[in-house]
Amino acid sequence: MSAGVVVAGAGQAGFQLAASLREGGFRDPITLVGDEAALPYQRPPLSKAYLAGKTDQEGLFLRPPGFFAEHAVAHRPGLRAVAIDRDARRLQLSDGTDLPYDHLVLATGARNRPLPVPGAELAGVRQLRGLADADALKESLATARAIVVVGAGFIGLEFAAVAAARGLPVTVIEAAERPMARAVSSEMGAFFRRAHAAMGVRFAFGAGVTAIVGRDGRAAGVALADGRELAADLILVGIGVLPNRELAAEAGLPAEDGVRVDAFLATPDPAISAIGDCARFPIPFARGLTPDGTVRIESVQNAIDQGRCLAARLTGKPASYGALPWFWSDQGPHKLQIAGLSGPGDASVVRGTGDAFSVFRFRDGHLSAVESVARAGDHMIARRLLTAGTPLTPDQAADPDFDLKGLALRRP
Ligand SMILES: NC(=O)c1ccc[n+]([C@@H]2O[C@H](COP(=O)([O-])OP(=O)(O)OC[C@H]3O[C@@H](n4cnc5c(N)ncnc54)[C@H](O)[C@@H]3O)[C@@H](O)[C@H]2O)c1
Repeated sequence: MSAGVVVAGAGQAGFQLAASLREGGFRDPITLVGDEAALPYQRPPLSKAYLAGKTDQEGLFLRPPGFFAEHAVAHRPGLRAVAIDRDARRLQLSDGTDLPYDHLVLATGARNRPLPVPGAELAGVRQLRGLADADALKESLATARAIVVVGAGFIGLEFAAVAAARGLPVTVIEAAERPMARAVSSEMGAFFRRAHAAMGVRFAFGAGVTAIVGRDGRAAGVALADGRELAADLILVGIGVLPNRELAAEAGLPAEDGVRVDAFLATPDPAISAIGDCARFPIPFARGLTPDGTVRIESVQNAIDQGRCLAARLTGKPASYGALPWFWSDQGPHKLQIAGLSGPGDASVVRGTGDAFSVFRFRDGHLSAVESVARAGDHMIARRLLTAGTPLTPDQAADPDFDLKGLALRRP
């Protein structure tokens, strides 16, 4: 009997691959190995609706429990993949057993970057990635009196908005000079800085944390490099993630900053592929962004589209991966939508004003990304323009009378 497909990692990407394989008529066994206890679930609500108590655990599940038996997907929760025997095509698991595979999919995701300062292990210091983290954070939030958030990225700002909405004092410490510097323009960063200030959030930019100060075994404050100490009984650290690349690297696969795959999401071992947050892959949208045109993308869209793309290859319909990257973030009353991939050097053109505007980004004269707030129409237009590669000049983007929609709907 065929050993089928074994998926290491039961997050959004791993789950999507399994679901899409069955949709594509794949008949061999599928085993989904995940180190978390819960059924595969959505992560985006963890820092938003789930934390705010607006949805429960069941509301997060990607499919109801019956799905797995019905579609003959063996979900093995609470197990880690610990080593790959590539010669024997077997995946070793944390309970001492192993699984044979015809094809192994690495969908191992990423983990939070730890804050490398004394006191980071104290009670009251939290991170947020999985359901267990969210439950612990929710519990801390219920009794918190003063909050410090380290990192003004997506996690930090989404959490700061939820905490501020409860009337709690929140200060965000950020190493860079502006929020979300990795992901958005300085114009969009400035908008969100003002928006959070209006919600009552305080900021310290260009700031370094030197220690978490403890009292009676619990976090009581944060010491900054400039000598200040901020009192806090809840400290959320959201300083980015590290790809879970070790399983691949220890098996001799290239995996410096993410598991290296080609345009078909294949590693150099034809029996092993990688998808989702852990994968580093080439994509035309990254041209001019990174030296070799490869990226790792930490987003739901990427996890889903890569799961689908690989499932198509494994069911006999190979295609290179080229889905347009897009993202969103809910921060208080504001929804940020991003289409495309921009870098810090990309030029910016603002369209719209006040609380409803988009920033069109250009790299080497070509549209690279569009960031929108309260301009859902711009976002959808941007997706079409970027997907089709329709030329747009910075002057056209800047002209409020220019018919962007007409351009996007025009047939090539
Ligand atoms: N809406 C969304 O798309 C969304 C929401 C939540 C989380 N996520 C994902 O979750 C992951 C984690 O999010 P994140 O917010 O931790 O990462 P991030 O990369 O978005 O932001 C990390 C921030 O921390 C800052 N930083 C790094 N080291 C620091 C230090 N020592 N002191 C102070 N600041 C420091 C960085 O400059 C950056 O602004 C990412 O993959 C993110 O894309 C996405």
